[in-house]
Amino acid sequence: MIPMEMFNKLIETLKANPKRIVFTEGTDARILEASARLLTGSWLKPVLVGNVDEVKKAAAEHGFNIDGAEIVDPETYEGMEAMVEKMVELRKGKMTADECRAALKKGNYFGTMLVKMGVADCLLGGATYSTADTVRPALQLIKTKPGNKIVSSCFILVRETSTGGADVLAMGDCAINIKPSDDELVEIALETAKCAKIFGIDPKVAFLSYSTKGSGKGEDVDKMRSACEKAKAAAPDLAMDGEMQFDAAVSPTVGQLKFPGSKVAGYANTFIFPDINAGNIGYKIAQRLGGFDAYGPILLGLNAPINDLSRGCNADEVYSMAIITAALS
Ligand SMILES: CC(C)(COP(=O)(O)OP(=O)(O)OC[C@H]1O[C@@H](n2cnc3c(N)ncnc32)[C@H](O)[C@@H]1OP(=O)(O)O)[C@@H](O)C(=O)NCCC(=O)NCCS
Ligand SMILES: CC(=O)OP(=O)(O)O
Repeated sequence: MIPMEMFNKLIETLKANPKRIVFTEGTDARILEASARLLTGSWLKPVLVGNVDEVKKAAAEHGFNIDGAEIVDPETYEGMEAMVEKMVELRKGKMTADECRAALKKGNYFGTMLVKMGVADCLLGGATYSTADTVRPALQLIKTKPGNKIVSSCFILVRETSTGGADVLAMGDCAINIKPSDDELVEIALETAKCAKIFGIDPKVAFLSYSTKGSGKGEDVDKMRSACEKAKAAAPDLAMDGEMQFDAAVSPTVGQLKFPGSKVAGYANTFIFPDINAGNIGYKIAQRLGGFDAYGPILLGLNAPINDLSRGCNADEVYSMAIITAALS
């Protein structure tokens, strides 16, 4: 669990400024359970995408009370023609009106346009849609924030310690950019560090590799070293080092042996992976074998608060990610 104190702060933010969140998979049991929990408060209103009867039937079957949730069905949505028109404009000749109308029948495109058109404040999807299908509408219609070149992502990993505290780590990019360049890794590192700070981490950023300080050779080693150098030049106040192996990043003894003098080696809490293979496998190992709860992928650099879930998520993660998504908007 995210430390209660941190979580309560996010909820207080929402109490001061209530929001509406779109769930693109309105009939999913985990979405309905999280929605029922949210509806016990009045600071984050679920907007469930789906056929009204089917959503209500699914909620009743699972025993979740979703009274007070809004249910919107793309098939009967009154504002559909205005939405099609806006989407055609946004796609700038890349999709016809018929293609937009067909896409908008699906929860992922429809939900994204509800946010774009200001009907809702934020969106959470991906309980059944793959990451690619959740994120593609946002990349096409929402685009990057001014100043960002790419959308990337990070996970926040939380594990309770034996003394009742919490180990909180950040990992990027485990979900979006398949083979980032060194320049893209700089953006991923700086955005991941920024997100880490929001979750109370004082970031010590390790650029991960199979090599520490030139112990191994290869283009991916060069890429991580170059990314680290460029990131240090772009943000000299941020503690960053690399390239380094994972043991050098987290074990003070190995860190001193392999990377003497580094302030990051041995104490890293923010991990930048060379590509999505390493990142996606890495975060799932921490989650499934390391006892960490994983919150994310939190999208970074996107011009609206839209987030993805892992299809392996549970209702508690949906609830937490909904609050994170809305509070950071
Ligand atoms: C994110 C992803 C779906 C984009 O792939 P895609 O849809 O084939 O991308 P395309 O190259 O066709 O680009 C689609 C649009 O998104 C934009 N885009 C693609 N990647 C982007 C990025 N990282 N940041 C910002 N914009 C991006 C493109 O510019 C393009 O915009 P346009 O249509 O207005 O020109 C793809 O990179 C992917 O599959 N990533 C891995 C997802 C995954 O499987 N994760 C593992 C589980 S979490
Ligand atoms: C983030 C992620 O790995 O998503 P999924 O498990 O849905 O592929």
